[in-house]
Amino acid sequence: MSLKKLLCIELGASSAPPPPAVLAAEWDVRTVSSWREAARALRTPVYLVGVVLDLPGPDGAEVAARFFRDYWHIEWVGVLAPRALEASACRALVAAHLADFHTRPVDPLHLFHALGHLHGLALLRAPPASGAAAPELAALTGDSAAIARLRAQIVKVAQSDAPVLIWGESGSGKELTAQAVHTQSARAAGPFVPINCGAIPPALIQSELFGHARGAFTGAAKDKAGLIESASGGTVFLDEIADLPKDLQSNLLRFLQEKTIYRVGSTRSVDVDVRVIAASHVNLQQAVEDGLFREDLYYRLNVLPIDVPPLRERKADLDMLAQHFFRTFATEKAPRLKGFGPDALEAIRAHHWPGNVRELINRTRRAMVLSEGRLIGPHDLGLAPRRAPAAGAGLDASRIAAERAAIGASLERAGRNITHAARDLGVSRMTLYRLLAKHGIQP
Ligand SMILES: Nc1ncnc2c1ncn2[C@@H]1O[C@H](COP(=O)(O)OP(=O)(O)OP(=O)(O)O)[C@@H](O)[C@H]1O
Repeated sequence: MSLKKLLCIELGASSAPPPPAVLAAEWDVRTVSSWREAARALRTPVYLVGVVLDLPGPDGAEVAARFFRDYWHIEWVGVLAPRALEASACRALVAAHLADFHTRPVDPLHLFHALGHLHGLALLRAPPASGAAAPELAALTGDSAAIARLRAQIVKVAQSDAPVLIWGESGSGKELTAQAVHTQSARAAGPFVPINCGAIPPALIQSELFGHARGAFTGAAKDKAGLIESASGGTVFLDEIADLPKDLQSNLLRFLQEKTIYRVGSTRSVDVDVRVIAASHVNLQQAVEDGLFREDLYYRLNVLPIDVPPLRERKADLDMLAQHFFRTFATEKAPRLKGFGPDALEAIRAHHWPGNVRELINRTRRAMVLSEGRLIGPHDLGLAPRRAPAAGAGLDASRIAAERAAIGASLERAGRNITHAARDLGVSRMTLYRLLAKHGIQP
């Protein structure tokens, strides 16, 4: 059996004392004597759990807090002198950054179990080893069959220079897909210019896309290249193509056929070497049938179609995506927040995700800011099952029901460990016992 790695920080230690025998049986312990040495050790991503023997006093508290913030993904356990918690600096560090603490004299077996438990939890959260995707495609997080198919399509489509039409629901990753096609293609060194056709006012869209000549209209003081020209040598991504007004659809068709553009107010054609990738969340074929989209343009664009599946059709990716966004926005979170609780992950899997990946990003960021525990719960994500208050229930009754639900959820998250649940709820153990009695909940 390979030993688990444990980093032990003993500030100011002159030599590393041998680890207690009970730890040595399962742990490979490395002892360091300064924050700097600890940071150096943590450059190798082998540690999930660390022990800090005594926390610094008020003078060193800020450096310690910065260290813990930088290495928030490690589960830290403190071993403290009996009266250490009387100092407010020490209390603040423990409350904000430690997963657990033990006061001397430490029961080695107790410490051994606590470290094993935290290591197990950290393993559950450790990012799965990434697959063999090329770095550009790795931006598309996920290992479901659907995302593997999408990556394969991207690689194929990137080898050609023909127009691409991406279909997918809003927020499903169309732009990310277009970007991956660009970075995988021979045009990767050129610009990638995304244009949201629905976001440019109709009066401006022609000059924005095609540019204008000096004097073309009031305020056109000099010649100006349009967005399509600015993508020369690269790729232009026309998002929400269905929103392009019909007269501009004709101009775009001409550009696709002739590879030249005319700036507004100019009769001189300009050759432009740009690959076009268009995307839509509405069914363009339907738009053609409804007379809203030019049929000839549809066929010009739809040479290489790519469908980006909605998130609900690749639920196998949800955990990985959620963990990915948790790491991406880690600087915005409270230091003691370590990840998602099992009930939060369950709620994520149960949700329908009408807003797709963008909705998952928004819910995760919101939860990271709002969560007051060590683990995100379903209510932080706005995914707690909504129970309508009984008819006629007053504010007090609703408040009591909410309190009861929060206690129940915390106990579940903490594996019914009172100390952890109390910390999760931000109350003392005594207060939690009082609340349990009040609500008739068995600890
Ligand atoms: N598989 C993925 N892995 C990581 N991030 C993703 C993935 N899919 C989408 N995203 C992220 O989700 C957000 C929405 O994606 P994107 O903008 O590509 O969607 P879209 O389909 O173009 O949306 P819209 O139709 O609203 O323009 C972006 O921040 C993007 O980086």
